[in-house]
Amino acid sequence: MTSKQPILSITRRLEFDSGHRIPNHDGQCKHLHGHRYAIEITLTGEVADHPGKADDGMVLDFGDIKRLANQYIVEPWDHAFLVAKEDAGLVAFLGTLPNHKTVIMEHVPTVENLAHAAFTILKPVFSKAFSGRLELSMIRLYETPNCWADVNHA
Ligand SMILES: Nc1nc2c(c(=O)[nH]1)N=C([C@H](O)[C@H](O)COP(=O)(O)OP(=O)(O)OP(=O)(O)O)CN2
Ligand SMILES: [Zn+2]
Repeated sequence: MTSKQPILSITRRLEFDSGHRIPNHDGQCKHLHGHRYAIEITLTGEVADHPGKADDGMVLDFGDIKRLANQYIVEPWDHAFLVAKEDAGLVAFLGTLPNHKTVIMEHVPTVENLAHAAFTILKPVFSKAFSGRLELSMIRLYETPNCWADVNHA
């Protein structure tokens, strides 16, 4: 690619609350509990050179990152219980609760697997919405202030 504009990365952070458990954990995490998760979404692209336009000087308006992340991750996962499909007894129990917000995950909801799921969901969203002129380069997901996982663009 030939460009006079710098390529750089920007990050938007959003937070949400979810319940989960790690069913085979050998400690406290096998119990039903919750976290205030924080997701940091990093996009890499060319800084727009559009004098007089709203996006001049931006890789992408932070508001656009927020809108799409809210639609695809925060709104579906906030105040939901994230349960692994293999956690069959709990899936069945949650199904008995009227109108309960449950998200059945392909894999055990460790922070690693949740970060990977978020990356898999968001990567095509940003790529399609912005015609490939920027890419999702990293998701960092905090499960607690002290524990997080990073997924990087390969
Ligand atoms: N590699 C992983 N290890 C653990 C995960 C995980 O997703 N990936 N998850 C948990 C628990 O669900 C919990 O989120 C972490 O508990 P804990 O280690 O107690 O973390 P804290 O930040 O609350 O610990 P403090 O000691 O209070 O700082 C466990 N392991
Ligand atoms: Zn936990």
